[in-house]
Amino acid sequence: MSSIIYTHTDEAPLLATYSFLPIVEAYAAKAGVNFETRDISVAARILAQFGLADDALAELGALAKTPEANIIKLPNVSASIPQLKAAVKELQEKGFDVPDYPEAPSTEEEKEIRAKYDKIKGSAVNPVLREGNSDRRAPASVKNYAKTHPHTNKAFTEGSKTSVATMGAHDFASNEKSVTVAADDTLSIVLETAAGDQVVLKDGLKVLAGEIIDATKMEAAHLQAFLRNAIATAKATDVLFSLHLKATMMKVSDPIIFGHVVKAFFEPVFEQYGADLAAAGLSANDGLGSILPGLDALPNGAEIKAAFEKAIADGPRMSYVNSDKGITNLHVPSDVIVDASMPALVRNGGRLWGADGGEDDTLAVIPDSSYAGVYQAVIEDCKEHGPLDPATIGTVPNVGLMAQAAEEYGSHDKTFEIAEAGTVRILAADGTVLIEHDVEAGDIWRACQTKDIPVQDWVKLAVTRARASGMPAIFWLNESRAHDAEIIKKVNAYLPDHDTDGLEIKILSPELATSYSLARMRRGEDTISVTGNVLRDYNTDLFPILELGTSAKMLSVVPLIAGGGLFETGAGGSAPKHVQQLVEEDYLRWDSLGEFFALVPSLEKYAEQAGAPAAQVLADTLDRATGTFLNEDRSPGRKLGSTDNRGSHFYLALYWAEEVAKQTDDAALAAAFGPLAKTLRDNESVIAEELIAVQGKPADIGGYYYPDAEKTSKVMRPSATLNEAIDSF
Ligand SMILES: NC(=O)C1=CN([C@@H]2O[C@H](COP(=O)(O)OP(=O)(O)OC[C@H]3O[C@@H](n4cnc5c(N)ncnc54)[C@H](OP(=O)(O)O)[C@@H]3O)[C@@H](O)[C@H]2O)C=CC1
Ligand SMILES: O=C(O)CCC(=O)C(=O)O
Ligand SMILES: [Mg+2]
Repeated sequence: MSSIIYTHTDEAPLLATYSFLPIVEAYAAKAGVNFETRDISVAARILAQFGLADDALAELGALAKTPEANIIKLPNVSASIPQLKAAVKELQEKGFDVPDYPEAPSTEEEKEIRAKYDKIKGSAVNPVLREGNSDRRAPASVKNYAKTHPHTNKAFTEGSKTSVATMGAHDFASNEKSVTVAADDTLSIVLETAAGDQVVLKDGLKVLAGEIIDATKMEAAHLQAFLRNAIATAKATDVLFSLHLKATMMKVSDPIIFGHVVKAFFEPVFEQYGADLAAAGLSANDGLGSILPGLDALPNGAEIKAAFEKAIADGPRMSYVNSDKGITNLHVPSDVIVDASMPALVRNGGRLWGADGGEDDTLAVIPDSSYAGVYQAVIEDCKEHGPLDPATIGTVPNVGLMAQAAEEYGSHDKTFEIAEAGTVRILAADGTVLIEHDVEAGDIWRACQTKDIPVQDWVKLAVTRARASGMPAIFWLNESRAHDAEIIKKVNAYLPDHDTDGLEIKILSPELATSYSLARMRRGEDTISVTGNVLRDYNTDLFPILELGTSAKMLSVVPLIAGGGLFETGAGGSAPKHVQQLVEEDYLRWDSLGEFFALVPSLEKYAEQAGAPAAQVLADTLDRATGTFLNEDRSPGRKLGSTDNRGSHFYLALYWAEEVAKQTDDAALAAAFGPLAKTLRDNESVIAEELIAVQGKPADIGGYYYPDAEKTSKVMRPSATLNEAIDSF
């Protein structure tokens, strides 16, 4: 039997699911549409690795490779090590027999445990489920809503000192080498040390004919010199020092880079006490938020803490994630996620928040230069032409290459912090050297794979979207970057497979593509960005945040290569800040528009897969209900006392029931929904009041990573009247 699989994930989307899914399931049941849930939260994935729960992710990963797949995927935590450890601790406190995260595994058993945790760490869900490329755009209704209800993009002040600092040499972008393999092969990655030893870093690496392999390195000594210089520049020019990385998605390379920044910022502390910290298992890679509490257990902990405080006082002023709570930019690697943080900076006129909560210009440090230029180009554009006006600007949707762990998504098991100087080589099975780099100890070396079928599919998706929307499609590719040069050859080879007559299709470097798209945007013109995986991630926060104020309102579809559908919800993340607010004051400002949008194509797919016209009726009516929802302005407000996430679900339920009751394609469904629509409409003010009455006090959901289902359901379904209507439907 066909089913729609709705995923349970983490944080705010999980909370929203407790309120929204009962409504969806009740409506779907009436139309004979079958829903199932699977838990792919970080907690459930930990339990699964240790045999304490089913491995839902593996199951869905396999399903995604079949035409039957119909999966709704909400954002999930890509756990940094501090988050992973917190989740483990919570599960242990709840009585689950899961082992501690082994910091420095030495025994075989510890190594095995560590390997299991490495599978859960960082971006571990998306690369498994995303067996297709990405189509993310603002639906016309959302774009029109933003034009009539524009948020504010603040102006950069005259003489704004905000800028981006990036390496530009000796980094991943500049050291890249790339080849396309001619035939199926099995590769290995070997480090030849200066002493002539051959250390196998990886073997058995299967590649297919036509696959692009690339490799590169970030040179540690140059990274350190760059960071010292950036810290001095921020101090000298008296701007905030801020770091922007993606330590979650780039889960091996970026935590190491984060650690270098912590060590550079606190150089005197690490020089004097580095050995003490290392002996206590306190790693710079985990950030100040893990180091500082760990100091209490050290005999000289107070002294070390004072040294950290002195370094903060002596250094440039730091950007803060939460100044009220004293959380700096260097506290937690997963708190400074470049895709969300840089657009927030641009939206705020180039200013971030300092220790006192005041705003100031910043030196935005993005060490690798692969895509830093995109943000510099946006900043320059806004300085020159003023803020982008959401009431008039055009839109930049994205077609992103990501299928089959394309590009950096698949680099994690091929990224190494080099232990000893030498030469790293990628070797074909017959010993031919495909790529080689000389490396020093501490360099971060990584390789990526991009298979041919996903590239063909991506080119096709780009042409399809250009044709369907009438927008120009720009491939954001830099011909002077080794990997992009290989991709460009494929783009030029595969474009002629499609009818591109009358379409504007161009290839521009990311910086030029940014300026080109922004100039069009300012004229109210729309431009598709066709990008690789990392820019897919960056652009689908950057442009939505500037156009719509948030990436939550995006339609985010992954047409799976095998024919199934993965329907993602919005382009944003799991919004940890929102959970804090719920726990503190029983208010959830998560916007579920992304979920509403995902459900429409998922129901359409179900109608087609199961030959169930009633599912199509549900899809059509939901689509119209979402339109009403936007017109009536029912998205959650940001503040206590307004309609929050739960209230927004009530209004969607009301409009949806009314649409089903009204339609004439399926008389039985209309008759079934009529009484419900009336009950919800008659009780509108009672339900709205019940939902608002609970706000303002702390809420207990019995956990963070593994909240208690009963308690959470109680918190997320506080209206007895609404519950009665839905549960008795
Ligand atoms: N698809 C996925 O699975 C994704 C997962 N992630 C993961 O999410 C976590 C947090 O990432 P982070 O970079 O902080 O990004 P988030 O998108 O979670 O948070 C940034 C801000 O975006 C806004 N926002 C995002 N979605 C919504 C929504 N539906 N409703 C209202 N506001 C929204 C909020 O802004 P404001 O507070 O200003 O309203 C939020 O504080 C990480 O673990 C990350 O790896 C991140 C991106 C995608
Ligand atoms: O996979 C991840 O870690 C996050 C992905 C993400 O931010 C996105 O897809 O927009
Ligand atoms: Mg993203």
